[in-house]
Amino acid sequence: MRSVEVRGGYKYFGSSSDKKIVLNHLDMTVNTGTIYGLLGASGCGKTTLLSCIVGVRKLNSGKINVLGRPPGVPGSGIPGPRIGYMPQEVALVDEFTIKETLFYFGRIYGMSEERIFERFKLLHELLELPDANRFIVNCSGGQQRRVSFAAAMVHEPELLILDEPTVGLDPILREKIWHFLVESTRRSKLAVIITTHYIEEANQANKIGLMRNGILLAEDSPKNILTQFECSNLEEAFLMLSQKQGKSEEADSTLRRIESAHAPTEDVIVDEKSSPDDEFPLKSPLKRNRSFQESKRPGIVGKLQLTSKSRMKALMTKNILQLVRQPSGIIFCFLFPILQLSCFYLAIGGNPKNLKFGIVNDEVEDYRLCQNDSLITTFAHDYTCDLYKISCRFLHELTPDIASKVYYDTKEEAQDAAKKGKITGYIHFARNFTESIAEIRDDGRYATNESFYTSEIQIFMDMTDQQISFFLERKLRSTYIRFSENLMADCDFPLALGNIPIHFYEPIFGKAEGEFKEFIAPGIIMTMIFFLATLVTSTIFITDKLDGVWDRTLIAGISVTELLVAHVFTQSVIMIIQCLEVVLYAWYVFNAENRGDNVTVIGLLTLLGFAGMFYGLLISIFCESHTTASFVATGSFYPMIILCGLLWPLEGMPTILRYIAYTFPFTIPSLAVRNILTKGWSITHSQVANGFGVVIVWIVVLFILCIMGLKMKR
Ligand SMILES: Nc1ncnc2c1ncn2[C@@H]1O[C@H](COP(=O)(O)OP(=O)(O)OP(=O)(O)O)[C@@H](O)[C@H]1O
Repeated sequence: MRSVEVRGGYKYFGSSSDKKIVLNHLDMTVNTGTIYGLLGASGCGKTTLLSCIVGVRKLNSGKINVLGRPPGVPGSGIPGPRIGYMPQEVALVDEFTIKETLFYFGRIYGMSEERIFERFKLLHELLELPDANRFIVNCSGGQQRRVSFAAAMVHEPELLILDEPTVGLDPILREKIWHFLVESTRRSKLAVIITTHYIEEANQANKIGLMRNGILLAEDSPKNILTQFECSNLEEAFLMLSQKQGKSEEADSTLRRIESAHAPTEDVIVDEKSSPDDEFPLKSPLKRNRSFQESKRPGIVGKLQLTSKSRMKALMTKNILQLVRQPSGIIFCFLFPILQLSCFYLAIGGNPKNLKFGIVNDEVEDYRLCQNDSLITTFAHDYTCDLYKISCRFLHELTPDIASKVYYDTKEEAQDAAKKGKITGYIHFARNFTESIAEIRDDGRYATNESFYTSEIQIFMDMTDQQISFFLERKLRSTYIRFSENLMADCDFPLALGNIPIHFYEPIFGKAEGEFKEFIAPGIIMTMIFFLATLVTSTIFITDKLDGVWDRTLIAGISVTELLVAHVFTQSVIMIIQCLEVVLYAWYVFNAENRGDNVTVIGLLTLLGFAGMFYGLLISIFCESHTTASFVATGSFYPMIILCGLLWPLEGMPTILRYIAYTFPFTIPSLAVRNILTKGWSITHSQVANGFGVVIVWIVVLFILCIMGLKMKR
């Protein structure tokens, strides 16, 4: 009986115009109850062949039959519990203990907890594994490989595929593993495919396949190969065969000739079409082959199982342990938002302090004269309300909380200091400032231009820092209003006489002194939630992909949909906690006002987190490393922040750019949250509903792109 059959296996990487052929019409037969040693130099295509056998890659043409059916046929158990796969890299979760590792795979394979424990004890002893509670990350390379081997064996598969299992193990343990494999295949129907660089250890295999440049040069028992080539050892035989095939370049040209002679015909092309609900091809020339012995294991054959409690338990446990056992994960997910929010509320929106403003007062000989109480508080007035050195009254109103005063004798000195950055600007009072004001007041109709000029409070400012100059401008105006009202009061004039006839009454929404913090807070919180979810998701998935855990989990029978669902569950819990924490923290600690409904705010933030999560997944599908992922995430972060209306009103942007910005995931939603918080609008208001609409559209689009990306990448 045959466990694995490959016929005309043809596989290339790259585009059809620029192919790198890795398997070139390869034939291979692995019998049930035997060990098959797959030997070949590095890069000859062994791992690619194995990945096609386990169903994670598809041949471009040719056919594969594993345990009676093509891998990937729904319900075939491949990928899944019928095979055990130990990849070349360790492919284990660092945050698991040894015991948890075996329980993780056992649960995925649908084993009962008792059975997993029994197998764990047996394999623990057989493979001389270290303490069950030792973390994988703390195991040596050799120990990790043994755990990896145990994980492939835990469920007693029908086919065991081992990609260089003995690398890094001492000779005694290597011998022990081979002995175990020989015994297991002798006593059961277990078939083993093993690749190794230690050619001589393959002597114990029932059959060996010598592979070079994507084809099998020979496939026979070690004894027959030695006899046929009249060699004393396999290494020599392999060398002879390789020389016979020719140098690598020659082999390549030979292969190309073989390739054209074997142009793929329709009956051997593996159907690439797959169901939208499943990651593996539905149609296949071998679809009707039912020779596979129905297994007793649940959810393998005959019945298509979407998921199970134990598989979900395995995945969720993995996700949670990966997060909580990494202090950086906890800090990033839960402390980082608090830290960021604290920085934001403490740093943004406060009045600038310790500013220095220059004073050039030509009305007085010595600036100290202005400190004379009689010039500030008492006002010698009579019926005509005579004014005297009133610049001192203005300077008295200019309190140190606005800016500390630095006195200069001349305008030139003050200008020079401002240019050197010592002061933010200066005020100049002309020598006859008070007299000019009195002249305009008493005889305005006949006042000269010169009088108007010298009656000004002249202000010269460094406008390079807009926030500081806005602040000073606002404060100087309010200082003037106080100054003028006091003056009018002392003269028994109506207070409003000194003011310009424009008055801002109680605002409809917001506060008279509009707080920048309240304007920007929704955008900051939303970008934070979105990008945290993006980074956490892309980091988890890319780490799993790089460590080989992603592929190994898929080979164990988990579908991408299950991986996604488990991640969505875990991430949802994290996001709801994050959103609650952010909203409550802002509310209780910083008294952030919410005139609307908290549930609506948290709902919108959580949905945005979902969008961020799918964005992170999309990044992880297309980026092969953390570096490229962070380039993409950071690269998209800045345009979104700049264009979302957080830094500058959308109304100030060119029309086309504004419409582009409206499509971004947090432009309209930020407006919606701002309107909930400051105006108390509910979801029934169209603007808030639009915010929800935009986020939902983003979630759907990103989800579809992720599914398409996952299918493309197979
Ligand atoms: N995803 C890929 N894209 C492009 N080329 C690939 C990809 N995966 C593998 N290859 C190439 O295919 C060839 C066969 O690789 P494979 O990993 O199957 O070799 P191998 O025989 O297992 O090597 P080793 O013993 O060193 O693991 C190599 O030249 C490799 O660079």
